[in-house]
Amino acid sequence: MTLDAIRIKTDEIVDFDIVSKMLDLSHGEKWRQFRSKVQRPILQPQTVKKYVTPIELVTEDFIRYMENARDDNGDLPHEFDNDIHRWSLECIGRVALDTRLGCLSPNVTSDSEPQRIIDAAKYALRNVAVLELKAPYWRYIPTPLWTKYVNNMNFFVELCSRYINEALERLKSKKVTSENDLSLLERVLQSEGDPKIATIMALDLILVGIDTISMAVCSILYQAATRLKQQDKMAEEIRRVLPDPSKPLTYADLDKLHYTKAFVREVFRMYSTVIGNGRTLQEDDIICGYHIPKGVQVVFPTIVTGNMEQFVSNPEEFRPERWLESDGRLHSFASLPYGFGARICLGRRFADLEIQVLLAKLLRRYRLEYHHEPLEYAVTFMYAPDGPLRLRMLERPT
Ligand code: HEM
Repeated sequence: MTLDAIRIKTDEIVDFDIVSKMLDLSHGEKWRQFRSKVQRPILQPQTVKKYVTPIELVTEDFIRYMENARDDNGDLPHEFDNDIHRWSLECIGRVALDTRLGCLSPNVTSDSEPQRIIDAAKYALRNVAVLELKAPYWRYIPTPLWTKYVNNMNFFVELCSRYINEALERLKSKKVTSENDLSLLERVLQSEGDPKIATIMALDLILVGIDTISMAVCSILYQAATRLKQQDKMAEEIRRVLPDPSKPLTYADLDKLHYTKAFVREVFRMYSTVIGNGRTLQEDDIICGYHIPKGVQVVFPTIVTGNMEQFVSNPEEFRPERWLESDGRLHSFASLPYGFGARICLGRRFADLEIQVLLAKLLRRYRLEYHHEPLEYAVTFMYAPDGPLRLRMLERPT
Protein backbone atom coordinates (compact mmCIF):
# COMPACT_ATOMS: atom_id res chain seq x y z
CA MET A 1 0.00 0.00 0.00
CA THR A 2 1.29 3.47 -0.75
CA LEU A 3 0.84 6.87 0.84
CA ASP A 4 -1.91 7.48 -1.70
CA ALA A 5 -3.86 4.58 -0.23
CA ILE A 6 -3.45 5.95 3.28
CA ARG A 7 -4.61 9.31 1.99
CA ILE A 8 -7.90 7.82 0.82
CA LYS A 9 -8.51 6.15 4.19
CA THR A 10 -8.03 9.09 6.50
CA ASP A 11 -8.49 12.06 4.27
CA GLU A 12 -11.07 13.63 6.54
CA ILE A 13 -8.72 14.20 9.42
CA VAL A 14 -5.42 15.06 7.81
CA ASP A 15 -4.02 16.88 4.82
CA PHE A 16 -1.87 14.07 3.49
CA ASP A 17 -1.13 15.84 0.31
CA ILE A 18 1.38 18.20 1.85
CA VAL A 19 2.59 15.82 4.55
CA SER A 20 3.31 13.00 2.14
CA LYS A 21 4.99 15.51 -0.14
CA MET A 22 7.21 16.58 2.76
CA LEU A 23 8.28 13.01 3.54
CA ASP A 24 8.58 12.01 -0.10
CA LEU A 25 10.54 15.17 -0.74
CA SER A 26 13.15 14.24 1.81
CA HIS A 27 15.17 12.16 -0.60
CA GLY A 28 15.95 11.28 -4.20
CA GLU A 29 14.70 12.86 -7.38
CA LYS A 30 11.70 14.61 -5.77
CA TRP A 31 13.99 16.28 -3.24
CA ARG A 32 16.33 17.36 -6.07
CA GLN A 33 13.45 18.88 -8.06
CA PHE A 34 12.13 20.77 -5.05
CA ARG A 35 15.54 22.00 -3.98
CA SER A 36 16.35 23.22 -7.51
CA LYS A 37 13.22 25.41 -7.41
CA VAL A 38 14.04 27.16 -4.13
CA GLN A 39 17.81 26.92 -3.74
CA ARG A 40 18.73 29.93 -5.89
CA PRO A 41 16.50 32.52 -4.26
CA ILE A 42 17.23 31.26 -0.73
CA LEU A 43 21.00 31.11 -1.02
CA GLN A 44 21.68 34.24 -3.08
CA PRO A 45 23.61 36.78 -0.98
CA GLN A 46 21.40 39.55 -2.41
CA THR A 47 18.33 37.83 -0.93
CA VAL A 48 19.92 37.60 2.50
CA LYS A 49 21.07 41.24 2.37
CA LYS A 50 17.43 42.31 2.18
CA TYR A 51 16.77 40.76 5.56
CA VAL A 52 19.42 42.62 7.57
CA THR A 53 16.96 45.32 8.66
CA PRO A 54 14.00 42.97 9.30
CA ILE A 55 16.20 40.67 11.41
CA GLU A 56 17.67 43.70 13.18
CA LEU A 57 14.17 44.91 14.10
CA VAL A 58 13.18 41.50 15.43
CA THR A 59 16.43 41.34 17.39
CA GLU A 60 15.90 44.81 18.88
CA ASP A 61 12.53 43.61 20.14
CA PHE A 62 14.20 40.52 21.58
CA ILE A 63 16.80 42.59 23.43
CA ARG A 64 14.08 44.87 24.79
CA TYR A 65 12.25 41.75 25.92
CA MET A 66 15.43 40.51 27.65
CA GLU A 67 15.93 43.89 29.33
CA ASN A 68 12.46 43.70 30.81
CA ALA A 69 12.74 40.04 31.78
CA ARG A 70 15.93 40.55 33.85
CA ASP A 71 15.74 40.73 37.63
CA ASP A 72 17.50 43.41 39.70
CA ASN A 73 20.84 41.57 39.46
CA GLY A 74 20.56 41.38 35.69
CA ASP A 75 19.74 37.65 35.74
CA LEU A 76 17.63 36.37 32.87
CA PRO A 77 14.82 33.88 33.52
CA HIS A 78 15.75 30.18 33.82
CA GLU A 79 13.67 29.32 30.78
CA PHE A 80 15.72 31.71 28.66
CA ASP A 81 16.31 28.97 26.06
CA ASN A 82 12.58 29.05 25.31
CA ASP A 83 12.87 32.81 24.79
CA ILE A 84 15.64 32.18 22.27
CA HIS A 85 13.23 29.86 20.44
CA ARG A 86 10.74 32.72 20.30
CA TRP A 87 13.32 35.03 18.76
CA SER A 88 14.33 32.45 16.14
CA LEU A 89 10.68 31.75 15.31
CA GLU A 90 10.03 35.46 14.92
CA CYS A 91 13.06 35.72 12.60
CA ILE A 92 12.00 32.79 10.45
CA GLY A 93 8.37 33.97 10.30
CA ARG A 94 9.65 37.23 8.89
CA VAL A 95 11.79 35.42 6.28
CA ALA A 96 9.53 32.55 5.23
CA LEU A 97 6.06 34.07 5.69
CA ASP A 98 6.64 37.83 5.33
CA THR A 99 5.04 38.39 8.68
CA ARG A 100 5.68 39.22 12.31
CA LEU A 101 4.20 36.33 14.26
CA GLY A 102 4.18 38.23 17.56
CA CYS A 103 6.34 35.76 19.51
CA LEU A 104 8.19 38.49 21.37
CA SER A 105 5.22 40.34 22.72
CA PRO A 106 5.22 40.29 26.53
CA ASN A 107 1.96 38.35 26.86
CA VAL A 108 2.81 35.08 25.06
CA THR A 109 1.02 32.43 27.12
CA SER A 110 1.55 28.65 26.99
CA ASP A 111 -1.58 28.20 24.82
CA SER A 112 -0.84 31.14 22.49
CA GLU A 113 -0.23 30.59 18.78
CA PRO A 114 3.51 31.46 18.91
CA GLN A 115 4.10 28.97 21.75
CA ARG A 116 2.06 26.34 19.90
CA ILE A 117 4.25 26.90 16.84
CA ILE A 118 7.44 26.43 18.87
CA ASP A 119 6.11 23.27 20.51
CA ALA A 120 4.85 21.92 17.19
CA ALA A 121 8.21 22.58 15.48
CA LYS A 122 10.04 20.72 18.27
CA TYR A 123 7.58 17.82 18.04
CA ALA A 124 7.91 17.55 14.26
CA LEU A 125 11.70 17.71 14.26
CA ARG A 126 12.08 15.13 17.01
CA ASN A 127 9.61 12.67 15.51
CA VAL A 128 10.41 12.81 11.82
CA ALA A 129 13.55 10.80 12.51
CA VAL A 130 11.50 8.11 14.28
CA LEU A 131 9.15 7.89 11.28
CA GLU A 132 11.98 7.80 8.78
CA LEU A 133 14.47 5.56 10.54
CA LYS A 134 12.35 3.02 12.43
CA ALA A 135 10.14 0.32 10.86
CA PRO A 136 7.74 2.31 8.61
CA TYR A 137 4.44 0.74 9.77
CA TRP A 138 2.89 4.15 9.11
CA ARG A 139 3.18 3.44 5.41
CA TYR A 140 0.58 0.68 5.85
CA ILE A 141 -1.63 1.81 8.72
CA PRO A 142 -2.01 5.23 10.33
CA THR A 143 -0.13 4.50 13.58
CA PRO A 144 -0.80 6.84 16.56
CA LEU A 145 2.57 8.54 16.01
CA TRP A 146 1.87 9.07 12.32
CA THR A 147 -1.61 10.45 12.98
CA LYS A 148 -0.30 12.81 15.65
CA TYR A 149 2.56 13.82 13.39
CA VAL A 150 0.20 14.59 10.53
CA ASN A 151 -2.19 16.56 12.78
CA ASN A 152 0.79 18.50 14.00
CA MET A 153 1.86 19.18 10.41
CA ASN A 154 -1.67 20.23 9.51
CA PHE A 155 -1.42 22.95 12.10
CA PHE A 156 1.67 24.21 10.23
CA VAL A 157 0.07 23.83 6.83
CA GLU A 158 -2.90 25.95 7.93
CA LEU A 159 -0.62 28.55 9.46
CA CYS A 160 1.61 28.81 6.39
CA SER A 161 -1.36 28.78 3.98
CA ARG A 162 -2.93 31.67 5.85
CA TYR A 163 0.13 33.89 5.51
CA ILE A 164 0.93 32.73 1.99
CA ASN A 165 -2.59 33.63 0.83
CA GLU A 166 -2.10 37.07 2.32
CA ALA A 167 1.22 37.40 0.48
CA LEU A 168 -0.47 36.31 -2.78
CA GLU A 169 -3.10 39.01 -2.32
CA ARG A 170 -0.44 41.67 -1.66
CA LEU A 171 1.53 40.52 -4.69
CA LYS A 172 -1.44 41.09 -6.99
CA SER A 173 -1.38 44.82 -6.37
CA LYS A 174 2.38 45.24 -5.90
CA LYS A 175 4.33 47.25 -8.46
CA VAL A 176 7.28 45.07 -9.45
CA THR A 177 9.98 46.40 -11.74
CA SER A 178 12.69 43.87 -10.91
CA GLU A 179 13.32 40.74 -8.83
CA ASN A 180 14.85 43.03 -6.26
CA ASP A 181 11.45 44.45 -5.33
CA LEU A 182 10.28 41.05 -4.15
CA SER A 183 10.70 39.27 -0.85
CA LEU A 184 11.92 35.67 -0.84
CA LEU A 185 8.36 34.39 -0.48
CA GLU A 186 7.08 36.65 -3.25
CA ARG A 187 9.87 35.52 -5.57
CA VAL A 188 9.01 31.87 -5.08
CA LEU A 189 5.28 32.58 -5.46
CA GLN A 190 5.87 34.52 -8.65
CA SER A 191 8.36 32.15 -10.26
CA GLU A 192 6.60 28.90 -9.38
CA GLY A 193 2.98 29.90 -9.80
CA ASP A 194 2.04 27.04 -7.42
CA PRO A 195 1.52 28.21 -3.81
CA LYS A 196 2.18 24.64 -2.64
CA ILE A 197 5.89 25.04 -3.45
CA ALA A 198 5.97 28.20 -1.31
CA THR A 199 4.11 26.35 1.45
CA ILE A 200 6.60 23.48 1.43
CA MET A 201 9.50 25.93 1.39
CA ALA A 202 8.06 27.79 4.37
CA LEU A 203 7.41 24.53 6.23
CA ASP A 204 10.95 23.35 5.52
CA LEU A 205 12.51 26.59 6.73
CA ILE A 206 10.33 26.82 9.83
CA LEU A 207 10.64 23.18 10.86
CA VAL A 208 14.39 23.01 10.40
CA GLY A 209 15.20 26.64 11.13
CA ILE A 210 13.91 27.05 14.68
CA ASP A 211 15.52 24.37 16.80
CA THR A 212 18.88 24.32 15.00
CA ILE A 213 19.55 28.01 15.34
CA SER A 214 18.08 28.22 18.84
CA MET A 215 20.35 25.47 20.10
CA ALA A 216 23.32 27.01 18.27
CA VAL A 217 22.61 30.39 19.88
CA CYS A 218 22.28 28.81 23.36
CA SER A 219 25.72 27.30 22.81
CA ILE A 220 27.29 30.51 21.45
CA LEU A 221 25.90 32.69 24.26
CA TYR A 222 26.97 30.17 26.91
CA GLN A 223 30.50 30.09 25.47
CA ALA A 224 30.60 33.90 25.31
CA ALA A 225 29.40 34.18 28.91
CA THR A 226 32.05 31.73 30.14
CA ARG A 227 34.92 33.16 28.04
CA LEU A 228 34.89 36.80 29.03
CA LYS A 229 38.28 37.65 27.48
CA GLN A 230 37.05 36.58 24.06
CA GLN A 231 33.65 38.17 24.64
CA ASP A 232 35.29 41.51 25.43
CA LYS A 233 37.33 41.20 22.25
CA MET A 234 34.13 40.71 20.26
CA ALA A 235 32.55 43.72 21.99
CA GLU A 236 35.58 45.88 21.16
CA GLU A 237 35.41 44.84 17.52
CA ILE A 238 31.67 45.49 17.37
CA ARG A 239 32.09 48.97 18.86
CA ARG A 240 34.91 49.75 16.46
CA VAL A 241 32.84 48.72 13.43
CA LEU A 242 29.61 50.24 14.78
CA PRO A 243 30.59 53.40 16.65
CA ASP A 244 27.08 54.86 16.47
CA PRO A 245 24.54 52.51 18.10
CA SER A 246 21.60 54.37 16.57
CA LYS A 247 22.79 53.73 12.99
CA PRO A 248 20.99 50.79 11.34
CA LEU A 249 23.15 47.73 10.62
CA THR A 250 24.30 47.00 7.09
CA TYR A 251 25.56 43.83 5.46
CA ALA A 252 28.90 45.58 4.90
CA ASP A 253 29.22 46.28 8.66
CA LEU A 254 28.54 42.66 9.51
CA ASP A 255 31.13 41.59 6.99
CA LYS A 256 33.79 43.45 8.97
CA LEU A 257 33.15 41.54 12.21
CA HIS A 258 35.99 39.12 11.52
CA TYR A 259 36.80 38.15 15.10
CA THR A 260 33.13 37.75 16.03
CA LYS A 261 32.58 35.43 13.09
CA ALA A 262 35.74 33.49 14.01
CA PHE A 263 34.39 33.08 17.55
CA VAL A 264 31.21 31.51 16.16
CA ARG A 265 33.20 29.19 13.90
CA GLU A 266 35.32 28.11 16.86
CA VAL A 267 32.19 27.32 18.90
CA PHE A 268 30.90 25.26 15.97
CA ARG A 269 34.24 23.48 15.60
CA MET A 270 34.42 22.41 19.24
CA TYR A 271 30.70 22.00 19.93
CA SER A 272 29.02 21.49 16.56
CA THR A 273 25.27 21.87 17.10
CA VAL A 274 24.58 19.18 14.50
CA ILE A 275 27.10 16.49 15.37
CA GLY A 276 27.34 14.93 11.93
CA ASN A 277 25.73 14.12 8.63
CA GLY A 278 24.93 10.91 6.84
CA ARG A 279 24.50 9.85 3.26
CA THR A 280 23.25 6.55 1.84
CA LEU A 281 25.42 5.63 -1.11
CA GLN A 282 23.41 5.43 -4.32
CA GLU A 283 26.16 3.49 -6.08
CA ASP A 284 29.40 1.69 -5.17
CA ASP A 285 32.19 4.12 -4.41
CA ILE A 286 35.81 4.21 -3.29
CA ILE A 287 36.46 6.53 -0.35
CA CYS A 288 40.05 6.89 0.94
CA GLY A 289 40.91 3.60 -0.72
CA TYR A 290 38.01 1.66 0.84
CA HIS A 291 35.43 0.12 -1.45
CA ILE A 292 32.00 1.08 -0.07
CA PRO A 293 29.04 -0.78 -1.62
CA LYS A 294 25.82 0.90 -2.70
CA GLY A 295 23.25 1.19 0.10
CA VAL A 296 25.78 1.65 2.92
CA GLN A 297 25.18 4.66 5.16
CA VAL A 298 28.28 6.81 5.44
CA VAL A 299 28.50 9.16 8.41
CA PHE A 300 30.59 12.31 8.62
CA PRO A 301 30.96 13.08 12.35
CA THR A 302 32.01 16.73 12.24
CA ILE A 303 32.06 16.92 16.05
CA VAL A 304 34.82 14.27 15.99
CA THR A 305 36.87 15.55 13.04
CA GLY A 306 36.69 19.14 14.32
CA ASN A 307 38.44 18.00 17.50
CA MET A 308 41.11 15.72 16.00
CA GLU A 309 44.80 16.60 16.33
CA GLN A 310 45.28 15.18 12.84
CA PHE A 311 43.22 18.01 11.32
CA VAL A 312 43.39 20.86 13.85
CA SER A 313 46.45 21.95 15.83
CA ASN A 314 45.83 21.91 19.61
CA PRO A 315 42.15 21.09 19.12
CA GLU A 316 41.42 21.27 22.87
CA GLU A 317 42.34 24.96 22.88
CA PHE A 318 39.47 27.41 22.24
CA ARG A 319 41.17 29.89 19.95
CA PRO A 320 39.00 31.89 17.48
CA GLU A 321 42.19 33.43 16.04
CA ARG A 322 42.97 30.14 14.31
CA TRP A 323 40.25 31.00 11.76
CA LEU A 324 41.99 34.28 10.93
CA GLU A 325 45.46 32.82 10.38
CA SER A 326 46.59 31.33 7.13
CA ASP A 327 49.40 29.19 8.50
CA GLY A 328 47.64 27.21 11.28
CA ARG A 329 47.01 23.51 10.74
CA LEU A 330 43.30 23.49 10.06
CA HIS A 331 41.91 21.10 7.49
CA SER A 332 39.20 22.83 5.47
CA PHE A 333 36.89 19.81 5.87
CA ALA A 334 37.53 19.31 9.60
CA SER A 335 34.56 21.40 10.71
CA LEU A 336 31.42 21.36 8.61
CA PRO A 337 28.64 22.61 10.91
CA TYR A 338 26.25 23.19 8.02
CA GLY A 339 27.07 19.95 6.21
CA PHE A 340 28.51 19.81 2.73
CA GLY A 341 27.62 19.17 -0.90
CA ALA A 342 24.29 19.16 -2.65
CA ARG A 343 22.37 18.95 0.63
CA ILE A 344 24.30 21.59 2.53
CA CYS A 345 22.06 23.56 4.92
CA LEU A 346 19.60 25.58 2.91
CA GLY A 347 19.25 28.19 5.63
CA ARG A 348 22.92 28.71 6.42
CA ARG A 349 23.15 32.27 5.15
CA PHE A 350 20.10 33.22 7.19
CA ALA A 351 21.51 31.36 10.20
CA ASP A 352 24.79 33.28 9.94
CA LEU A 353 22.92 36.54 9.51
CA GLU A 354 20.70 35.95 12.55
CA ILE A 355 23.66 34.99 14.75
CA GLN A 356 25.76 37.97 13.63
CA VAL A 357 22.93 40.47 14.12
CA LEU A 358 22.18 39.08 17.59
CA LEU A 359 25.82 39.24 18.71
CA ALA A 360 26.34 42.70 17.18
CA LYS A 361 23.29 44.18 18.89
CA LEU A 362 23.65 42.38 22.21
CA LEU A 363 27.39 42.58 22.89
CA ARG A 364 27.69 46.16 21.72
CA ARG A 365 25.74 47.19 24.79
CA TYR A 366 25.75 44.27 27.22
CA ARG A 367 28.16 41.89 28.89
CA LEU A 368 26.89 38.34 29.41
CA GLU A 369 28.02 36.44 32.48
CA TYR A 370 27.37 32.98 33.88
CA HIS A 371 27.71 32.37 37.65
CA HIS A 372 26.58 28.78 38.17
CA GLU A 373 27.88 25.23 37.94
CA PRO A 374 29.40 24.62 34.47
CA LEU A 375 26.90 23.10 32.04
CA GLU A 376 27.76 19.80 30.38
CA TYR A 377 27.04 19.46 26.67
CA ALA A 378 24.68 16.65 25.71
CA VAL A 379 23.14 15.31 22.54
CA THR A 380 19.42 15.56 23.06
CA PHE A 381 18.39 16.22 19.54
CA MET A 382 21.08 18.82 18.90
CA TYR A 383 24.39 19.12 20.75
CA ALA A 384 23.98 21.94 23.23
CA PRO A 385 24.52 22.88 26.89
CA ASP A 386 22.27 20.67 28.97
CA GLY A 387 20.48 22.58 31.73
CA PRO A 388 18.98 25.99 32.39
CA LEU A 389 20.88 28.76 30.65
CA ARG A 390 20.98 31.19 33.57
CA LEU A 391 22.74 34.16 32.01
CA ARG A 392 23.34 37.53 33.60
CA MET A 393 23.10 40.55 31.31
CA LEU A 394 24.91 43.67 32.49
CA GLU A 395 25.26 47.04 30.79
CA ARG A 396 28.80 47.62 29.48
CA PRO A 397 30.41 50.90 30.47
CA THR A 398 30.19 53.35 27.58
C1 HEM B 1 23.25 27.40 13.25
C2 HEM B 1 22.13 26.87 12.84
C3 HEM B 1 22.05 25.73 11.86
C4 HEM B 1 22.84 24.63 11.73
C5 HEM B 1 24.04 24.24 12.57
C6 HEM B 1 22.31 23.86 10.61
C7 HEM B 1 22.85 22.67 10.15
C8 HEM B 1 22.32 21.93 9.11
C9 HEM B 1 22.88 20.68 8.64
C10 HEM B 1 24.14 20.01 9.20
C11 HEM B 1 22.10 20.25 7.63
C12 HEM B 1 22.31 18.96 6.82
C13 HEM B 1 23.31 19.28 5.72
C14 HEM B 1 23.86 18.08 4.98
O1 HEM B 1 23.25 17.00 5.05
O2 HEM B 1 24.90 18.22 4.30
C15 HEM B 1 21.03 21.20 7.46
C16 HEM B 1 20.01 21.09 6.53
C17 HEM B 1 19.01 22.02 6.38
N1 HEM B 1 18.90 23.23 7.03
FE1 HEM B 1 20.12 23.94 8.47
N2 HEM B 1 21.23 24.51 10.10
C18 HEM B 1 21.03 25.66 10.82
C19 HEM B 1 20.06 26.61 10.64
C20 HEM B 1 19.10 26.56 9.66
C21 HEM B 1 18.12 27.59 9.44
C22 HEM B 1 18.01 28.90 10.23
C23 HEM B 1 17.32 27.15 8.43
C24 HEM B 1 16.15 27.84 7.79
C25 HEM B 1 16.09 29.13 7.59
C26 HEM B 1 17.82 25.85 8.00
C27 HEM B 1 17.28 25.10 6.98
C28 HEM B 1 17.77 23.86 6.59
C29 HEM B 1 17.11 23.02 5.58
C30 HEM B 1 15.81 23.36 4.85
C31 HEM B 1 17.90 21.87 5.46
C32 HEM B 1 17.64 20.68 4.54
C33 HEM B 1 18.38 20.88 3.25
C34 HEM B 1 18.12 19.76 2.24
O3 HEM B 1 18.14 18.59 2.64
O4 HEM B 1 17.93 20.08 1.06
N3 HEM B 1 18.90 25.54 8.77
N4 HEM B 1 21.20 22.23 8.37
